[in-house]
Amino acid sequence: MTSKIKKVGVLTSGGDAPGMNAAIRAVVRSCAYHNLECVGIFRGYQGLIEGDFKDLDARSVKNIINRGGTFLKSARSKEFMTAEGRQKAYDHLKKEKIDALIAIGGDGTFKGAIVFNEEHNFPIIGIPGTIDNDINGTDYTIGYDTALNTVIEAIDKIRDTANSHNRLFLVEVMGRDAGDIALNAGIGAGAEEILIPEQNLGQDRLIESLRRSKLSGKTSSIIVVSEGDQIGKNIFGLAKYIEENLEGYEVRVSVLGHIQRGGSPSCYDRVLASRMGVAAIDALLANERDVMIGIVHSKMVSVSFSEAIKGENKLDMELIRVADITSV
Ligand SMILES: Nc1ncnc2c1ncn2[C@@H]1O[C@H](COP(=O)(O)OP(=O)(O)O)[C@@H](O)[C@H]1O
Ligand SMILES: O=P(O)(O)OC[C@H]1O[C@](O)(COP(=O)(O)O)[C@@H](O)[C@@H]1O
Ligand SMILES: [Mg+2]
Repeated sequence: MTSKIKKVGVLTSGGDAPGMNAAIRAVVRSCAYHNLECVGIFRGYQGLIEGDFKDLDARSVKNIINRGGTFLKSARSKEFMTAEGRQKAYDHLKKEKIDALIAIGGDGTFKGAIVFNEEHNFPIIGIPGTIDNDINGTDYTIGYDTALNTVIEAIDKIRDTANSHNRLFLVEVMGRDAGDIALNAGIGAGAEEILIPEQNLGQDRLIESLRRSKLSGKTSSIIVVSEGDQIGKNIFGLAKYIEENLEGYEVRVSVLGHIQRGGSPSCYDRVLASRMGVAAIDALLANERDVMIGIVHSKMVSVSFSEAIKGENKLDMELIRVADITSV
């Protein structure tokens, strides 16, 4: 099939994620391979509004596959939420003669892409780049695997203190409204309890379970709490509640925060990003529109943006069972 696409813009948007650089690299090199021009857009949709562009060729993306963050920088753009902002973005694309966009980001980025396309009928292909793994239609998002590895490395260290002092640690991990990071890192780090937004167990059941563990001989505990979990008002309130209702444990809180977003991407994320970048340009050249590239059962797939942002709970409930059994 022939395509009218000659010039492609690429941007990274929303929270940065390890592997975004590898995805940009794959997009740029795929453009070079297919003799397409490629333009980097800085600071996501905000750079689109401001016309912050730079031509990229195959050599522009050397030495970045191993680097965290995104060399194109990212942003959460309030202006792009307005029709006026999106009109400015469109005007810059037209002025620069860009025919299509590759948007690397999360659910918000794809929501923005839908609105932009409704208003301006502009071809956009999405690549899921977010540590949260909260996108429908793909088993993995770029950055998630690296974040999981960062979290378990951190919890392994916390375990040393928990064990040496017979303490109970509440460790808060990211994930906005999704429990994927908490559940998988919790199992991987051998957590005693894992609190996720998808399953509110209640404070009393938690205390009961911790009491049982203590009776079974446990002297320290690690509880992984997803930032979106509803059980306590916040993690410090939950710590206070546990101290007041469970005798014999000193409780400490550790909020892992943005260390989860940084660092060199894992091999899995680099390969995933490379595959998705190549698939995105393939999709564009095959005249696919308004889709995100996903991975399902190790195969590349195209998923409509509307499907990708559905926010359906794709958490594997079998994992909750595994967590329960392995923490007995
Ligand atoms: N409903 C929307 N309409 C227009 N733009 C949106 C919308 N939702 C998000 N965006 C744009 O996408 C950007 C990235 O979304 P955000 O939620 O911050 O991160 P992520 O893409 O990682 O989920 C936002 O800063 C905003 O500019
Ligand atoms: O760094 P910020 O802007 O405060 O955002 C924190 C949020 O970003 C994330 O790290 C990534 O979320 P997005 O991929 O949606 O940007 C969330 O886990 C967290 O809730
Ligand atoms: Mg998001």
